[in-house]
Amino acid sequence: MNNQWFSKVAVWLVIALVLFTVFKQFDRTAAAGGQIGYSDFLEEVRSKRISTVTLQESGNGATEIRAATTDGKTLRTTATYLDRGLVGDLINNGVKFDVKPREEPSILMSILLSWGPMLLLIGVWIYFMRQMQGGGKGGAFSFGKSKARMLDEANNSTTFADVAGCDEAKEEVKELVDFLKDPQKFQKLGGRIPRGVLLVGPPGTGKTLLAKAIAGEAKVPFFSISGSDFVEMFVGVGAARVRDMFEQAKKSAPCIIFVDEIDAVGRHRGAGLGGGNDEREQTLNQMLVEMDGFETNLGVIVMAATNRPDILDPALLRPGRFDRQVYVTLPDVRGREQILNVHMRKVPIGQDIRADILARGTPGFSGADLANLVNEAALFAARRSARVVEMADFEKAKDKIMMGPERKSMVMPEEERRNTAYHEAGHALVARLMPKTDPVHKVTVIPRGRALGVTMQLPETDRYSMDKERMLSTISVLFGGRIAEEVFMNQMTTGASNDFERATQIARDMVMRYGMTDELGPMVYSENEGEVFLGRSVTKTTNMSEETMRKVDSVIRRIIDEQYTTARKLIEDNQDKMHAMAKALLEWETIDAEQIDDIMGGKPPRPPKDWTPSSAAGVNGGSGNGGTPAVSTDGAPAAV
Ligand SMILES: Nc1ncnc2c1ncn2[C@@H]1O[C@H](COP(=O)(O)OP(=O)(O)OP(=O)(O)O)[C@@H](O)[C@H]1O
Ligand SMILES: [Zn+2]
Repeated sequence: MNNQWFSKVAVWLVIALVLFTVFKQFDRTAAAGGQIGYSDFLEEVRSKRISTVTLQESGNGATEIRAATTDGKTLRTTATYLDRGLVGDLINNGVKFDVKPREEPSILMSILLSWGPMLLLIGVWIYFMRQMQGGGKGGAFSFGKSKARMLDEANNSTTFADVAGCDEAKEEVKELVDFLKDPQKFQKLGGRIPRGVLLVGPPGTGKTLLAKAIAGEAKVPFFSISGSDFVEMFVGVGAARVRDMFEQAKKSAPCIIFVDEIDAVGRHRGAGLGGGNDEREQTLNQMLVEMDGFETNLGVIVMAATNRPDILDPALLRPGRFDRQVYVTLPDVRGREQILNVHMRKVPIGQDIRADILARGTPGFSGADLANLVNEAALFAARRSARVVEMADFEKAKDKIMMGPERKSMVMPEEERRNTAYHEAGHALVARLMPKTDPVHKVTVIPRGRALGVTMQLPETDRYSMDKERMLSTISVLFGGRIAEEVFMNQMTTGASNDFERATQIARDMVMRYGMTDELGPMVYSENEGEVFLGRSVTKTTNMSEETMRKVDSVIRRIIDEQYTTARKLIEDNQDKMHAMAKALLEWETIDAEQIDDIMGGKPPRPPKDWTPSSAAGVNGGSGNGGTPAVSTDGAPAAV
């Protein structure tokens, strides 16, 4: 049964029950006036003061008696047993009487009486569920109303100019604007319009923004809802919401319906642990029905966003539904520059700001990350009460976003600080000496996030894949930290556990996923483990023989041993540089690429640019090389 309907009925029944009880009570009190005892009544009969009597059998063999007196009053009484003498008395005294059959309570009444308390409970329960889900505005009656937020054309000022760095995607959706502006004309000219457009891309790349911009450009209303808003406790609520949303949208056509995170409802049916999820499936089915059900010339376009198109139910992607997919990818260098420019327009910016340099320094950043970068930089500027945001603010913001916020207040024992300094120096040195590694951008022993220290490496350009040599070098760099602790501090700490995890994972992937070893050859030994919770890959097993498994293990082991040995040799052969780097870190807390260059060249490192001996509070040596962030190699995660 439909839930919305059900809750309404429940509430009305409860009200009816209460009224009924009150009425009954009232009825009884009203009648109580003429109530007398049975023997008194017999007395009245025998004294001939009664003119008429009605007898009615009630439950338990008793008899209800109503009587009218000769002077026009009414009396009531009850004979608790069947008095065979009564009829004789009535006849002898000339009383007219009438016998009524027992009155059966009506079906409705008996249902009410037996189900009332339960309905009351259900009603109360539904009420509390509503309250808990927030949005109690509409009370118990707005269950199946869609939660879609509508942004009407007057309040939507987003245009394509706000969306930067995804020109291909913009190009692809431009015709939607022409269509929405005048659906009839567009169709007369022979344009074919998709019913549904699926925006696919990583989080924060501007999918929502793009959809909103289409509505803004076409000046049509924009309904947005998140897939997770459909997922409710009660079966049927999600489906009702879908129906309601489409109804609302049809009334405001032409318009755009935007469903964010459609994977929350659109996941492959029958997937998922713990059996089928009726609610989700019903919601999905309803969505399919609605999409099939409306005419394209109505002018409603359904857009949806996901970053997992692979888990969507194929039925959603069939013609007539989301039959067009638009990829919104992470921005490249030029895209990042444009996005930065869009967001920098909103804050006062210093003369020295170069968006192109910042863009080069932020590979892997999404549009949302970049918006956040500008925001954080503005906050840093505000904190120093500056009037404009400067490059140094952006550097700090970048470090904060990439490495986590500094935890300067964390007091580290000197011993641990030294250990961290050598650990990070180990990473940095190996990174500088191994082939095909990303340049070391910055090394710090200021605790950040969970890390006690961080060595940050930045790729020189955007990179889209890894090669074997690069992966081997990365493993060595990861081991550098622990090796330095062993060699110089003569101890092993828990700080390296994350390094080891990552190193092992890379080695395993090389062997099992990328077929990068001669021994095992170009073959994939592992299934994609990513989707365990979605249920699809749970049943898949790796069909590896015992023997193969052992071989895989030994090859992983060999790779790890070789890279460990390589890294250890580098560190042992460059002890002087290790000491110099650790010393610089202990003194300045953060060193940048230029200082590392000095150390690697055997020279004493230059002091940090903004270093004055008095500011020993560990000013973050803002690297002025216009740096470039991204892959930050570990940091020793705090010992747990
Ligand atoms: N291409 C872009 N141009 C300008 N700003 C962008 C861009 N991409 C993202 N942003 C900024 O990031 C914010 C978040 O982006 P948005 O919510 O559109 O991303 P999304 O792809 O929908 O993310 P999610 O998948 O997490 O919902 C936007 O409001 C905007 O400020
Ligand atoms: Zn480390």
